[in-house]
Amino acid sequence: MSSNEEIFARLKGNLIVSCQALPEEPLHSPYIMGRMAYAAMLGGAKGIRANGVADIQEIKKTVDLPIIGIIKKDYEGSDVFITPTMEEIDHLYREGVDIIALDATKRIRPDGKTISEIFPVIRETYPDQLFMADCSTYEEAAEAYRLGFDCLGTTLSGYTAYTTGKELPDVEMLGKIAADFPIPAIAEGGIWTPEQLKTVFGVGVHTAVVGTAITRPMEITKRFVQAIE
Ligand SMILES: CC(=O)N[C@H](C=O)[C@@H](O)[C@H](O)[C@H](O)COP(=O)(O)O
Repeated sequence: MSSNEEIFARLKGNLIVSCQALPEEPLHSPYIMGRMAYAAMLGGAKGIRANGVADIQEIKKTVDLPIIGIIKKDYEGSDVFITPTMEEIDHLYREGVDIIALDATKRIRPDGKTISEIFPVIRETYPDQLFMADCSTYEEAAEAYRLGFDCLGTTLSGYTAYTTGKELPDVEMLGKIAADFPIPAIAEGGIWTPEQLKTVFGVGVHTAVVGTAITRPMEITKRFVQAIE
């Protein structure tokens, strides 16, 4: 097995926990994300998704699990914010992460290009790196497969202007991408309960990412408070 195959073998049928806190969030701190990831590992997670080189470096100190790395960055004039340009990909590659995830929606990127224009350049620059396509629709996943991404995620379903209001997790999209493409389908976005996690595995996904429901206590608190308001 090549080491890339090994990474997907380790993730198969298992849970990935996303440990992220943006600067405006209360838990923003590499130390805290390192502890979150360590707790997730002790709890049985088999992969971590993390944002930014500082968090990833801290997580690597105590956690020996495959890492999906992203860099979230806002640029004026584009809605694309998950690993939007080559600059963020270069940083993640230099740091060394098992899988680099990036926005693979049809939206125009900060450099004025589409994913279909830039992915061939990314692939040529980093032929052996695994890339995850963060998609919002089935059509985007189909295009990402054609472009040569290594795995397909539903991360941005519900988060693009043309998918807002979609019920999450997007089980329908997951079932279709798991059935139609011979590369791993990754459920990500809006999984709040163990039952929902079982449902997405039931439609054939390779692995699933849970973030907020495990690692964003402010959002978890809000759900409890809303229940009694
Ligand atoms: C849309 C967007 O920015 N998603 C981000 C992608 O990395 C994260 O903020 C999410 O927490 C992650 O996708 C996991 O999803 P959920 O937190 O719903 O389990």
